[in-house]
Amino acid sequence: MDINAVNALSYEDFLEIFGNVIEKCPIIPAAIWIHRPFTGLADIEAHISDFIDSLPESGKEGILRCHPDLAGRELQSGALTQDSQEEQRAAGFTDLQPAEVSRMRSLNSEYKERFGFPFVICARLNTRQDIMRELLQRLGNDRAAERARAIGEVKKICALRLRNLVLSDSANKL
Ligand SMILES: NC(=O)NC1=NC(=O)NC1=O
Repeated sequence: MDINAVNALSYEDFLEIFGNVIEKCPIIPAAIWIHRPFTGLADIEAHISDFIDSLPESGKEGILRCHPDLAGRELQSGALTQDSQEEQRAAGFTDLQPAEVSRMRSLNSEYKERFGFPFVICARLNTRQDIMRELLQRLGNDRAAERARAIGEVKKICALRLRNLVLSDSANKL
C-alpha cells in the first residue's frame, strides 16, 4: 500500500489498519490522523514520535503499561494481540522451557517493582538471550533513563509494525 493509498483512507479504515502500531494505544494513530496527507512512512513515524514525546511522564509510562510482558501471562493464556504474539514468537518466547518462563517472570516482576512500568524491548530486533541480558543490564538504570530507553523501544516496535502494514499491502485486509 503506497502512501497515497494511506492518505486516501477514511478515518475508520486508517484506524482499522494502524490502530495497534503502538500496542493497545489507538489514541496515538487517532491523534496523528489529522496530519495527513503524510509524505511517507517516515512522516507517519515522526508524527507518532512527536506525539509520544509531547506527553507528560505519566503518559509515557501509561504507554509502557499497555505492553504485555515478554513470556508473561498473556502469552501463556493466548491473550496477546496478533502483533505481539508474532513478535514474541519471532524472539523465541513461545517455546521456552518452564525454568526460562519462571526466570522471565521473576525478572519482569523485579523490573516492574523497581520502575513501576513493565520492561519493554523490540522483540523482533533481539534474541531471547539478548533480551534477558538487556533486562538484567537495564535494571541498573535510573527511572528517567529507563523510561526514555523503553519509549525508544516502543518507537522501534512501531516502526517495524508500520513497515509490515504498509509494505504488506494491508489495504487488502479491508
Ligand atoms: N514487554 C515487551 O517488550 N513486549 C513486547 N515487545 C515486542 O516487541 N512485542 C511485545 O509484545
